[in-house]
Amino acid sequence: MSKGMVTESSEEVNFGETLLRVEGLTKYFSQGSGFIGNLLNDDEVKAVDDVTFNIAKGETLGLVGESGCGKSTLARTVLRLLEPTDGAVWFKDDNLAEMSGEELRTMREDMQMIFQDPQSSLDPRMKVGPIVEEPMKAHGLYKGQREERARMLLEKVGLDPQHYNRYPHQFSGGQRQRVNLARALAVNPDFIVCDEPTSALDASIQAQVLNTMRDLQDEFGLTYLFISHDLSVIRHISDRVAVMYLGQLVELAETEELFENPQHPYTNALLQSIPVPDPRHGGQRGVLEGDVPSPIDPPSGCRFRTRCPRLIAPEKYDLTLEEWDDIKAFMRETERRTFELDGEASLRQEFFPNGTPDGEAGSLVETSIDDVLNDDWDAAEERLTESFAEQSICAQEIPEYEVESEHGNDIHIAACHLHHDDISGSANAD
Ligand SMILES: Nc1ncnc2c1ncn2[C@@H]1O[C@H](COP(=O)(O)OP(=O)(O)OP(=O)(O)O)[C@@H](O)[C@H]1O
Repeated sequence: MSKGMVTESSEEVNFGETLLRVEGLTKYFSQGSGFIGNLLNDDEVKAVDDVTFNIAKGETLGLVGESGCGKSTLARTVLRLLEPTDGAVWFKDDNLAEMSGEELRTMREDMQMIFQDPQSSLDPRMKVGPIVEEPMKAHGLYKGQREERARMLLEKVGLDPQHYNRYPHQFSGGQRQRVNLARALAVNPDFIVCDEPTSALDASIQAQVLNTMRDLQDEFGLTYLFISHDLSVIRHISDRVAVMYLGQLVELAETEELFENPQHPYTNALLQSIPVPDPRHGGQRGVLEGDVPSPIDPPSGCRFRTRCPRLIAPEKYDLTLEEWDDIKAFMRETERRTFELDGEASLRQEFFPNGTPDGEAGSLVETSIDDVLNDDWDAAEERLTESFAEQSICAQEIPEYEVESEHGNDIHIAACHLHHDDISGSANAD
């Protein structure tokens, strides 16, 4: 690829062709409690676990998820700023996971990253012109043309090229992020990972910076992986969206499809928890109940199952949906100790107003009620979890399904067993 021109805009971009393919990417952090701990691998943080997706040339893939779900680790591992534990990252035709030294350095020209905090990523002692020129120097590019190119880029990102000699502190937060954009563009990359680039900015400034990023994308033929915990930002900027939970992708679809036709209970919960400007219009909060489990020991099967309102009933008990809802509520609240015990009658009235189920499921519930009444919450929790939660398909198989899209033509993937053929037609699917 030619890097010779100062004012080059996009090269011929073949939109739709895959630029980046991430296959089974995995990153575990060792907590390192000595030799035995490492040997047993029993305290590794499973920050990213078996993640697969593509990004097409010229596309923006949004990556969204709660804090701590592994977004930044995924981004850094994609760029090989972190060593992957397993998996492959194909950029163009090369597997980054197998590259090293000079080969990797050259490849990095084409892959840049922008971070959340525009302040800390700019050296306060350097003027912004030289800051933008730094990557050109580091990669030995644009010799003799660097200042001209830096001024051109400052202008492209919406700054005054005359400000080449100013220091970062002389700019506002939004302007500093524009300097970062100019620096990321310095070596004419094809791919930019944007890690919460506008999260530290006021809403109005955020929108302006996002619009500039979109304009730059068109002009320079850029491909973005755009990370944010903010769904409205993700919706604004992305062509497709990947939703991440506890180290894994749970849903991936075109933006409109994901927002209008979400197919994973976690995505639904995220969408429902978006604060709405007018509280009279609802905007349920607290739909995401319970804590995120530890990434050291994530739940088997679907990782969201311990918080999922749609946890699927174990097949073996043949429960009605109402019976399963009662058991689920009792199991969850026993586990979280979220109800006050006020005698047997009130417990039954609260959780089983229509009585407990017949058969094996019923006797398991009855014994667990006795345990709670005898103040042995641990025994009740253990029995309910082992007999019900762990027997669900959600605990036993890792889900991955392609579902029908209602909007657009692209593939819609939802990692939820509600899309299993045997379940989608049953009471569980209602
Ligand atoms: N160097 C590290 N060593 C050990 N654990 C780590 C390390 N870096 C991240 N983690 C853990 O990996 C998990 C994923 O963290 P990560 O920062 O990737 O999440 P995130 O979704 O980007 O969160 P945020 O939005 O808050 O930045 C977390 O449990 C975090 O504590």
